[in-house]
Amino acid sequence: MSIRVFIDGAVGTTGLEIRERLEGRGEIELITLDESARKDATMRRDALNAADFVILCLPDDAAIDAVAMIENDRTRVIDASTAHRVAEGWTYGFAELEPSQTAAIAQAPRVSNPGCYPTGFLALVRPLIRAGLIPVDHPLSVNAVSGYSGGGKSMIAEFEDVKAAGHTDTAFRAYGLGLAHKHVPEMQKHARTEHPPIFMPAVVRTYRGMLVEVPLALHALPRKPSLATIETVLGDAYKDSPVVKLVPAEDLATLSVEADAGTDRLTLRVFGNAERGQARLVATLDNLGKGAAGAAVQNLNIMAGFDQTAGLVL
Ligand SMILES: NC(=O)C1=CN([C@@H]2O[C@H](COP(=O)(O)OP(=O)(O)OC[C@H]3O[C@@H](n4cnc5c(N)ncnc54)[C@H](OP(=O)(O)O)[C@@H]3O)[C@@H](O)[C@H]2O)C=CC1
Ligand SMILES: CC(=O)N[C@@H](CCC(=O)OP(=O)(O)O)C(=O)O
Repeated sequence: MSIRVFIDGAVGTTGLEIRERLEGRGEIELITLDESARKDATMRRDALNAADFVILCLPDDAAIDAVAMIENDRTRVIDASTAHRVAEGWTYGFAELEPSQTAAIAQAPRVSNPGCYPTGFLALVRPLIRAGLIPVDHPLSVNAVSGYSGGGKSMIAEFEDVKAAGHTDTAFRAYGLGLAHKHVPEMQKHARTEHPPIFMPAVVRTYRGMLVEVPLALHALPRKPSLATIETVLGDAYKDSPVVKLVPAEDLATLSVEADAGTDRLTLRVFGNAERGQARLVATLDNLGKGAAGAAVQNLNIMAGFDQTAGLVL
């Protein structure tokens, strides 16, 4: 059985990556609009309604408009933007997040693709919260660095084009300093915590890749879990996943932001100091892989009933 897929925003940073992963798959027929038509409302409306599956790779406002243009009950949507990640009526497209999530995605008419940073954060903390090791009212914090493609075409230009508005030579730029980053509501909702985490993002001078970490004072948690317990719970949560892996942290003295760049993997490690009762949970992924395009393709596979890893780089 073949499905018709329209990527709205197909020449943007995320759209191009999704196209690369779908091209050449016999079970998928891509609906494409040429350069003169790709922003034409009538042509987009026709394409949106002709498709079985639409993947929105647009700014938030344009994604909301695109959903409103769909006038039939058949077209199913995966939205890569931030617009619908905490919205009613949308299924959160993080297959590994809960035991029932893959089944929910498989049936869903509207799926919101997770944000890149929440993907790392949620993968690290949600199983520990579910197991009762981190209480729902615990004050969590999350540090993260991203490659600059995380900011799409305009940030790529800032880092690469000396003539671009806002051009920068910096190697590392902290941001989100007002603690109101757009990903925080999504992190809180899907971690199911009472308080938003303190989120400290930064962008670095590498094109793609992401390192997200959550520090935990284990001695301050009510059940005082050991590092080994944390590792066991995370390992169990993802033991059957072809995409999310817990790997041993021992003997690794350094870890780079590019560790999973160019792949659709999400790798978790539990570093720490057992004597001090301190843990440093670290997730590496590609902001354009499991952080965007890889997750969208995985969701499409699940929704269409294909092997969930088809087209992924693992
Ligand atoms: N980059 C990343 O790592 C991630 C991005 N995302 C999300 O994915 C979405 C796309 O991001 P990204 O690919 O980085 O952004 P880009 O800016 O690289 O691409 C966005 C694309 O959408 C096109 N576009 C804008 N408005 C319209 C419109 N009204 N109709 C049709 N096309 C339009 C743009 O056209 P033009 O080329 O003319 O500007 C551009 O090609 C965003 O919501 C982003 O937040 C999610 C996870 C990770
Ligand atoms: C480096 C950088 O600027 N990153 C972006 C997030 C990228 C991303 O993936 O955001 P969405 O998933 O919500 O689209 C930012 O912090 O706004």
